[in-house]
Amino acid sequence: MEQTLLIRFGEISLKGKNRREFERKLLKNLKNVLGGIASNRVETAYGRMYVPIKDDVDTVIQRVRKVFGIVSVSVAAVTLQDLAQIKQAALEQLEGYADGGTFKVETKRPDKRFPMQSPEISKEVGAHLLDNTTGWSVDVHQPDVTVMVEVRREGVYVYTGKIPCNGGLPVGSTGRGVLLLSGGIDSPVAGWLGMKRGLEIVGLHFHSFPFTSERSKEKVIDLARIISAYGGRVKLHINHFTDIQKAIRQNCPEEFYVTIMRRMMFRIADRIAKEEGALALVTGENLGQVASQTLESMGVINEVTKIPVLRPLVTFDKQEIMDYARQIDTYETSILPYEDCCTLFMPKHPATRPKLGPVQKAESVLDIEALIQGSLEKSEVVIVKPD
Ligand SMILES: Nc1ncnc2c1ncn2[C@@H]1O[C@H](COP(=O)(O)OP(=O)(O)OP(=O)(O)O)[C@@H](O)[C@H]1O
Repeated sequence: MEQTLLIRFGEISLKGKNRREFERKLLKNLKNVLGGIASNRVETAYGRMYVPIKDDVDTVIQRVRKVFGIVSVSVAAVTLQDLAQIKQAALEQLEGYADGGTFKVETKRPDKRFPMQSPEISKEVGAHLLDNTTGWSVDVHQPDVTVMVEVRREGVYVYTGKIPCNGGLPVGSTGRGVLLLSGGIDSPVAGWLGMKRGLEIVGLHFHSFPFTSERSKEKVIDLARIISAYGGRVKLHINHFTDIQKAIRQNCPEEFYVTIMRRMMFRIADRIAKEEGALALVTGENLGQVASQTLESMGVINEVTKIPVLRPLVTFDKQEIMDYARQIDTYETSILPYEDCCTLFMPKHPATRPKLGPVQKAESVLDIEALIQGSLEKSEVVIVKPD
């Protein structure tokens, strides 16, 4: 019997134009994540989406269930609006369970053209199941298995069980943000949380070759690939940050290395945001976690840009962030021991509560514009897609 992956989506509050936009983005993202599976297409009908299943059901489920905007999925048998076919489909569903137990049949009939009413359909199908199986009995209150029958205009769907998904909004439906993506644990999680609320992420990584290795760059590309599975694809800018770090080290007081370095990062992120039409920056910063993440530091660093800076992790405990990282599969990659440009340039005694005036004075010896231009000219862009 023909099978399809039935996709439920949508935040309840979405209506009219917003809903259409939501669906358009979701469809695009689904097509992107299923791109590698040639046999699959995505169909839409009456507020649902379907992916007809050939022989790769597990791969399709694994890919689809990650995509933001989807609430749950079910593997359903598809039949015509014909009671005999519905009964047969329900029987096959129940036979999929090795042992017997209790069941109930629940019917929804959005398509009122079908001549029987929902309770009548459930009763007929239930009787058919009892007559043709052994070891099964009916329990309408707490059944082991609920056989769902949905009579819809586009077909009848018969299934047992829902696989919960990530919910959220489809990536791209709330705009674009530049994610400052280090190789650490936090920023991929911050990016994922931004994507969950519909942000299309443009990644920006600051790379200091040869101080940081090619492998540290590969690690960041891998992280971008992992999070791209939640929404389609991620464009990643790899900024050549070496000369900027050298200039800071040669010309600025050690206590301000980190503050000035971060101000340079934000200036570059601001440029890339404008170039990419992004309306926010996203970082993995977390209040009080390290010296550069005090409120004073954040204020001085933030001063170089007018673009809103989203810090989805600002109030999280480290343990909560690590739990998320494990859940979204970035943890194992994040802990690979390839050095990051920030750790390499970490002074012994960084200023934890910097003041704007002294920092501006300290960085005034730099030719900021030339350094930014130089780093942008040597940068590269990689388009990262899910595996
Ligand atoms: N090399 C880098 N490239 C891009 N962004 C960076 C880089 N280093 C730091 N950032 C940004 O600054 C934030 C704070 O970095 P920091 O190293 O202080 O903290 P962290 O808690 O170790 O963060 P992470 O775990 O994300 O590396 C990061 O979450 C990230 O958004």
